[in-house]
Amino acid sequence: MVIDFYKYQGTGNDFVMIDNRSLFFPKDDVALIERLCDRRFGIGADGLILLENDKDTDFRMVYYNSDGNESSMCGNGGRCLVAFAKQLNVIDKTTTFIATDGLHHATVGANGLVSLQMIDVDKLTITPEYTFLNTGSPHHVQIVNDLEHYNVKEKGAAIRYSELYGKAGSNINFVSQINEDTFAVRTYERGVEDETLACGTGVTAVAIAMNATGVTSAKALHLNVEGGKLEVSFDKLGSQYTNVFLKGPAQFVFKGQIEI
Ligand SMILES: N[C@@H](CCC[C@H](N)C(=O)O)C(=O)O
Repeated sequence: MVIDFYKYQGTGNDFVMIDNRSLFFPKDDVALIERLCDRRFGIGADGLILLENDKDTDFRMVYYNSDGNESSMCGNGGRCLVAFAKQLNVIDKTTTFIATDGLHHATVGANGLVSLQMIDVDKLTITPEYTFLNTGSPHHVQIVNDLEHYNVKEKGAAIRYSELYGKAGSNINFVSQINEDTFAVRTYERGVEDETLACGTGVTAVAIAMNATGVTSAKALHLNVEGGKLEVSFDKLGSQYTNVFLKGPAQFVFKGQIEI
């Protein structure tokens, strides 16, 4: 069978997008999804996303990591899927869609930037060395020295596979402060098992963790990632973070057909 696919990227976090409103895609074929995401034997991507119909919202997001397994929320993937839904004329400039972690509202700006509302956060584990929180996906956040030369793959894998996170694992974010409201972030992603150029749920976790631990009092933060720049803003009420928004570019790269 030959299928149509679309390739998108958001700050270098890249995805294969498939319009699965007719439910033709073999969703349980882990090896197929892994092959489609393979950068040598397939199209190449950090993940694959299906756009499906949903009876209560504009569409449903189904997300797979590049290892072929369905996973939790992907912030950059969600932003790219909104741009894809607009390209398919499923939506115009605003949308509400459903993902594994619940409802998401999003807006496509005139500049092409996509702003995506993320889940509220009220549970953080704060230790002297790191902060752990779930922003739709699990994230370990740790400030390090010399981020530029940090071995993210090696150090990230060591924490991801440590006793701390057990079988489920976690995504691992290494952070360095640039000024009061700007941070540089490099992320090791679970399910890709490598550093990616950006992670949306990751920078969201970093922004909240930096505020919660008093590193910054800013509620609108700039996050510089390897593939570009993202913004995260939120309201804080006691220990609860609400109206959490992740904003940044979401760009169509190319489309094509592939035999599966
Ligand atoms: N790149 C993503 C995160 C994708 C999910 C993650 N790899 C996991 O399995 O937890 C993002 O932009 O949020």
